[in-house]
Amino acid sequence: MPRDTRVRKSLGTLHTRIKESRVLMVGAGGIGCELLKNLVLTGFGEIHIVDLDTIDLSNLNRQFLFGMQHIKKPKAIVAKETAGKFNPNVKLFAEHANIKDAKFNVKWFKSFNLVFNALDNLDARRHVNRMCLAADVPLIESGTTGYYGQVQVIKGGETECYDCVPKPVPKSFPVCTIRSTPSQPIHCIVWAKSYLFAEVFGTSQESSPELDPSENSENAQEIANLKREAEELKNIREKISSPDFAKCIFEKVFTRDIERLLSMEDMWKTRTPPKPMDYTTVSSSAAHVSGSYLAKDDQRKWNLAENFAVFADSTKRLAKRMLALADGEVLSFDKDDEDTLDFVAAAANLRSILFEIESKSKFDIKQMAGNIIPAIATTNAITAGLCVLQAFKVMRNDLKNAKMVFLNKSTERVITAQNPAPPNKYCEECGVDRVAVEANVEKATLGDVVKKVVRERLGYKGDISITTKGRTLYDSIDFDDDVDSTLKELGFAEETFITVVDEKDDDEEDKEDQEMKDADAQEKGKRVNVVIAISHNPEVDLITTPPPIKIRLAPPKLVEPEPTTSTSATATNGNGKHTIDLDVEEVTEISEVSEGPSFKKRKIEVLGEDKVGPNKMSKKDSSAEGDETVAPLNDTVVVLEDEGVITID
Ligand SMILES: Nc1ncnc2c1ncn2[C@@H]1O[C@H](COP(=O)(O)OP(=O)(O)OP(=O)(O)O)[C@@H](O)[C@H]1O
Ligand SMILES: [Zn+2]
Repeated sequence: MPRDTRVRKSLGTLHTRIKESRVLMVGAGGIGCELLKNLVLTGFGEIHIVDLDTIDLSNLNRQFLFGMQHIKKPKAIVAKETAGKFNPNVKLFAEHANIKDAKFNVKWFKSFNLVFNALDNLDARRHVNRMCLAADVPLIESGTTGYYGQVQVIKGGETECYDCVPKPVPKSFPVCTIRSTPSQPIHCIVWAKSYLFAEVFGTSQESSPELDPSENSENAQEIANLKREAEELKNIREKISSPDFAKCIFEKVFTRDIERLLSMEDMWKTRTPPKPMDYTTVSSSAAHVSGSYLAKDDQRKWNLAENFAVFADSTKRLAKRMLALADGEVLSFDKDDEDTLDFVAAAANLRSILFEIESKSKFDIKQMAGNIIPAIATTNAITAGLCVLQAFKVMRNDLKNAKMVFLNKSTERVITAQNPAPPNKYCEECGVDRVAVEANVEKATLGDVVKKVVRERLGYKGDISITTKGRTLYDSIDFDDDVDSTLKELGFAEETFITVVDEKDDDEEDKEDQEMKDADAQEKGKRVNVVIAISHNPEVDLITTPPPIKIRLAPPKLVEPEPTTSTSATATNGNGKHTIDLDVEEVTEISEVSEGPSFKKRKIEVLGEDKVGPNKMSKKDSSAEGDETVAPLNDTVVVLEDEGVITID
């Protein structure tokens, strides 16, 4: 019996289409390994894998295509080798590279029937979203965080894109909470990592995204004091080679700074005042405790003497490393760097003890300081399965039945789904029109682009501006300095995107516009932005012209941002390692995730759960809105046939 008999029986004619398809999977990590296995076993004909990373020991608990022998080897290559053995009929290609590399251009993206994102950071996700929109290729975006997962089908012009809903900004804490009035373990952990560690061993905390230094009349005085304290700490750093280095730090931050805080009596009227520590007392209580031995005992909460011993020992280890560094080099906190983690864990706990806040085990502090939500293999596996079920709908051209699927932590209904939302008219990525041209960037000038493409071909007559990556290249009103520069001189590479902005003020219909109205129906209002993809082609004389397009009119100016159906506070630093203080029970949506996507603020209902966040809908309401509150497989009839073959209709 051929190996694909069962899949063929299950998928019917879709099987042939899948066999002939060429798909791309970006990211071969937690979701990627599961997804690749599914794609290979389903029989997708040609699968390209791109991943920039190498395999780490910590990946092995869930990235099952990799073993101990693969550590330090490229993920994409090993994933291809391992998964290739599952089905010899599938052609696999792997690239150990960043998906943002210029070689992965729009033309290359266009060569795929479908793209899967299995990434862990906002930046790469946004990039792939942009490229798929430009290439007009459907994208299946996915991600997980802990028990939560999400799969989103994206098709330019038909569904919301990844950027249609703004992503949450990183969570930050007011500097005074961290430095003067902590009340939770996370406040002490952020203090130890972003303030104490950074001042003593790293780069000053002023740039830390976790601290919000905004001043107001109440905290201005305190902020000035805090700046002075930080300055003193910098001076202590000078004593790094002294045997008393740990003592100097200790007496400064756990004795003198606390005494100063206590002297601000108003601060403690409604709060429990902290208790300054005495170095001699604490150090003698720790005389027989081995800090280096204890540091391995990471599951248990250490007592005062134990925390002190780890603090003193890790300070010694870090000081030694600092002294070995070249001039100007500093250390940075890394959850996987034991010395930095020991220092942060012990210092955070010492501070917690003096503020009478619960202390935490080193293991817990590692999760919190590293902003980690543990990745769960089964969540990845389920999410990867959902990706493939949605891919079937895309491959069948049945987008209207595609679903946005959510995996929740619920004992009643683990999987919920809803129809994909339509594109957001104001989205800067998909609310634009697009054209592509080829240019010889060494010869064509910006003026050629303006004249030949924008004015003559696209028909812009009024005021316009042209930008690229947030930089203004041209403005017909007041910036035409670069019109004679070649595109190469302006930094254009193999493929560069520029955006033409119609600068017509949509409140004001001036006379000139009125005249143009008659001349050209397209000039009736302000146009949407037009993104022009310019690819370098040395064989082109100057620049090609795109086929004629009718540019859409821009929607009316947005007065107020559309209300979002926000749920609980989440935090992301935009690079995938994020989220502190996540109130999991409250979350119906997730922001940035460990394996996964940047989840969006969206209203969903989990059947049978009382609490689904502030915007809970009744079952009736939700169906009235067209959202489905059913498991995603409800529209997928699963029939168990004889021989155990599953038919998916
Ligand atoms: N720009 C990019 N180009 C290609 N691959 C990328 C890019 N950004 C991220 N990736 C890959 O996406 C994958 C995401 O997988 P995952 O979330 O499991 O992260 P991880 O790094 O394997 O795990 P962890 O960070 O939890 O140790 C990683 O293998 C990572 O290398
Ligand atoms: Zn969009």
